[in-house]
Amino acid sequence: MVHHQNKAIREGDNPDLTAERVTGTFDTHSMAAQIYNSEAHARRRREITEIIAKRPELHDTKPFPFMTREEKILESSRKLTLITKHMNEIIEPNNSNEMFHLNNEVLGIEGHPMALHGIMFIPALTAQASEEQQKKWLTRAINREIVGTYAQTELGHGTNLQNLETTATYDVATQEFVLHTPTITGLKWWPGNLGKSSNYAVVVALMFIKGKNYGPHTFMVPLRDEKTHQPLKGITIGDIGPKIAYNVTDNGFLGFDHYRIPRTNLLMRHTRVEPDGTYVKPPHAKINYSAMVHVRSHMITGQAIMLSYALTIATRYSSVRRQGQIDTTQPEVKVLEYQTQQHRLFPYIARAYAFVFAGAETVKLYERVLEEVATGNVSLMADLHALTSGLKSVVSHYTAQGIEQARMACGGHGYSQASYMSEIFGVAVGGCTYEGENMVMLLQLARYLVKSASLVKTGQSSKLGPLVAYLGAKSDSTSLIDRTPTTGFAEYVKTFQHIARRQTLKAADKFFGLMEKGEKRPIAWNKSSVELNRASRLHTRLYIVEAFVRRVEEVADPRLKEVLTDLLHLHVNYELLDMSTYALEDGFVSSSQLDYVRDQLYFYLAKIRPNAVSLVDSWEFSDQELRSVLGRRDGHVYENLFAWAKASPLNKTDVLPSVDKYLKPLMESARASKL
Ligand SMILES: CCCCCCCCCCC/C=C/C(=O)SCCNC(=O)CCNC(=O)[C@H](O)C(C)(C)COP(=O)(O)OP(=O)(O)OC[C@H]1O[C@@H](n2cnc3c(N)ncnc32)[C@H](O)[C@@H]1OP(=O)(O)O
Ligand SMILES: Cc1cc2nc3c(=O)[nH]c(=O)nc-3n(C[C@H](O)[C@H](O)[C@H](O)COP(=O)(O)OP(=O)(O)OC[C@H]3O[C@@H](n4cnc5c(N)ncnc54)[C@H](O)[C@@H]3O)c2cc1C
Repeated sequence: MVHHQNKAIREGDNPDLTAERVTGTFDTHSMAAQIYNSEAHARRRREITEIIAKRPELHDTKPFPFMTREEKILESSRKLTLITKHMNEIIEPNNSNEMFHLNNEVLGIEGHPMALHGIMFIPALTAQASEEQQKKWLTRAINREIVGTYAQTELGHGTNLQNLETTATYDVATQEFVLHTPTITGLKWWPGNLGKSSNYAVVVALMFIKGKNYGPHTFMVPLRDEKTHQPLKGITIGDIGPKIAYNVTDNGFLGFDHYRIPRTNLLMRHTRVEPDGTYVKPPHAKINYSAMVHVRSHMITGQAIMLSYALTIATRYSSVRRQGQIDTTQPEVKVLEYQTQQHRLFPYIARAYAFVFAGAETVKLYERVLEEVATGNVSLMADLHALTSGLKSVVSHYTAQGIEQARMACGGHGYSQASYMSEIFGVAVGGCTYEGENMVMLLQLARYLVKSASLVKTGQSSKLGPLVAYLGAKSDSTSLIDRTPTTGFAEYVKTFQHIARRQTLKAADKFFGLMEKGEKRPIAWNKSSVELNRASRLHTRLYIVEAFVRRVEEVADPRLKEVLTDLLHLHVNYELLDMSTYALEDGFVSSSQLDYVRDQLYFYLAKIRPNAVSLVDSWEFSDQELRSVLGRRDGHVYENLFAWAKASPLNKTDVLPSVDKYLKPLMESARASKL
């Protein structure tokens, strides 16, 4: 038996796909260890996949696209119950990475009745509840004795938290908070699993004590009777209806009618209200935004995974789809041979790797900040907020674009739900909106950049933090790309730094200039905001390139290093071409240098071509996790598309009731009128 570098090869696979795998130059298990940050975790993912493969009760009973929303929720609840019962046989206790993988395999990306419980409810209690409160609620939440969500957004306000309408008014006499929804627009609207599943929520409400508004605070709120699951008195609650995707999750609405909770249900790790109504403020005004920062930090990896789902599907399919000829004397080619197809897919493969490496760094910083904040040190909160605000926006934007490119790369079959592309797109694109609409979050980063630009302009560059230190550095007069005998990544990084620095300083100049001309600060900010957001994007894209460079430098295995270096080359050349306007406008890069960049791009498309399938196989998604007929590991697409279509509910009978009821009489009357 031959041992191939690509571990996805099996006998009986589509030979076109096997041929791709045979050309792979690196070990896909070793690459998986890079993607998932450790050999141990990559191995555990495979073990978990194998365990699930052997347990048919954990498999989908039919393809998701053939189920109604109600059926999907029922099926998801069935599997959720099973994995809860057998969790310790499948994953290590309390291992969130393993849990994430288990969920993706068994439950999938459309959500499940306890999605927000893990994503936000437990993180909110972990970071914001006092030890006493954690004893009361966190253990029960972890044991799944209660189901919770995070209820912040309202019908009328999601972005502007200061203007939420839900109030929590302290009643000193009874030592209770009175939660109230004064208007329709004050209804909580959107929280995941609020509609039908949760019996508790961490609710964000404006806190009033003795007539004074203390702004948004977080409260632990019982919503439903723990035994009957009926809404408690004073609570109006339900599902908000079907969405573009993510429909297994029951996003909900919630209203309070003078609903009373004890004072001790205010989450009091960092903030306190004494029985007499005295307010003890937290060490940082935004410390209670931690559940949002938790999701923003982790969603970078989640988005990279969804982008990679789409790229795995499209790249495998492009290796078995033959259409047209390049050399007319030769047979039809795999569509992956077309340069346009490679240009559509490979730069996004590079981006997916770049995003997952940046995501790993972000989670590390998040965990550090979480530990520091627990000891009262809030010094890194602003840096984390700036970084995650930029990354969630840039990564979710390009992820959605990449998935759509991957769908189109699959031609007509990409439009069928058999590809699963529409669901992947629908779930991923939600990330552009949830956890802060992308424009809004880019503007949050811009505040940080403008402050940094001020330091540069006032000669205080030494005070710049490591994420923005480049803003204080001097640029070369022109880029050295193609001007040094061995152009390397350093020349590209310096070019990206120059572009981001110039845009940041220019946008800040515009903002300060408008204020000097007499505009009020918020007006000047609004008039500069497109330019400011451009700076935020360029800064974030620079960070992503640097994270990619850092990772490639760390890799020891020469085969992995070579292919990752190829991907990095592709990435930097593609990114630079994509932002070439910025590079050209002050002459930092010349058009002849861009010709070099273009040539490099085409060179690396061709160089990556033999490794394309191995690069997507390295993510090691099982067929169960991908849920795509086009993306099957074995490449047997056509016979399975036919089987899938035959299994469609519409094909259960030859003649539909709608035909009997309407079409037949219609045709009959048309025929009769002709007589
Ligand atoms: C593989 C499969 C995976 C599938 C996965 C699918 C999962 C789907 C799950 C979806 C879950 C979604 C949940 C949600 O969406 S929850 C709701 C999220 N809502 C938001 O994000 C709202 C966005 N708005 C905000 O965050 C704030 O309003 C905003 C930050 C925009 C402003 O806040 P605020 O009005 O309070 O701010 P101020 O103007 O008073 O002050 C701004 C200053 O505050 C600093 N700041 C803000 N936030 C933080 C923070 N978290 N940490 C540190 N500092 C912060 C900010 O930098 C400003 O500082 P300066 O004044 O110094 O500039
Ligand atoms: C799939 C999904 C899951 C969700 N889950 C939850 C959940 O579990 N819990 C929860 O509480 N919420 C949840 N949400 C709500 C989500 O967090 C909000 O929808 C999001 O924060 C955006 O707020 P908004 O809807 O008020 O948008 P808006 O603020 O109304 O945005 C509309 C437009 O106005 C622009 N805009 C708004 N303010 C500004 C500004 N200051 N400057 C410039 N432009 C601005 C935006 O850029 C956007 O273009 C979820 C949403 C989705 C889609």
